[in-house]
Amino acid sequence: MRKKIVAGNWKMNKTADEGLALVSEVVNMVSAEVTAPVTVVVCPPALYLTTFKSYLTGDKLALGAQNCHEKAAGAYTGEISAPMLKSVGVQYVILGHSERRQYFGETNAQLAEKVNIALENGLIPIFCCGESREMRETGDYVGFVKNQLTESLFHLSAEQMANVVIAYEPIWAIGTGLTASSAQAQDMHFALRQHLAGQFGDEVAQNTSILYGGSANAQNAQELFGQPDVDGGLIGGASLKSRDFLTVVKAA
Ligand SMILES: O=C[C@H](O)COP(=O)(O)O
Repeated sequence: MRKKIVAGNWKMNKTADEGLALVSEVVNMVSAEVTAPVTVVVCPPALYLTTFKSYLTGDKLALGAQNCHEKAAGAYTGEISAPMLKSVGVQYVILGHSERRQYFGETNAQLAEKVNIALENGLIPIFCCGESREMRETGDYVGFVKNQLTESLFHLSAEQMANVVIAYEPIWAIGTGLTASSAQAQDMHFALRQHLAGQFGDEVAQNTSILYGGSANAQNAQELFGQPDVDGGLIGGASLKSRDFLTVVKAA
């Protein structure tokens, strides 16, 4: 059975004190109140990864980074590599978030390299994909998102793909309060799973966790996560409040 995962992407939020308070609350609440088999991944700003590692222990709680460089080491001022993340106990890494594609010009080809280096270093990529509002309204948005997978993931072996998590995040729903309906999410997740099956076979496709992201919150998570091909969420805003995040986690 594929894994249920709820990952909190804090983005560029929380000072050190605020972050420690939040991660402590999340750990305490998840440990005390979550009995279902769901993995909770906390993805704080990179600065806090080392400190947070000691909080995120046990099989329910994991540590994730928000990005990594495509090279293992070198003269890349300000960047952080996959081996560095691995060396401080990071387990997951978000790759290809639309904000990185938009503000830092990340391309599908570059993301293919990031996926490679993450996998080589034993990190689980949470590979983000999703269409803009314009694409949804006027274009072949399903084809566009499938192509993001094709160009960044289809060079992998089935064995490698078995260690990748996908996050479908329609850009028009991120931070806007406009959530995809559960039917819209299910349709895209189903299409992506079929696409994976065509390349990697049914077994890999059926075992790949496909998360939904985009204004998922305490109110709508249950309906979204109730869809057969939605295996949890990549949560932004609602991951910054422990009680809201817990409600989302429980919905998975
Ligand atoms: O990585 C998380 C997504 O960008 C969703 O963000 P949001 O929940 O604030 O819309």
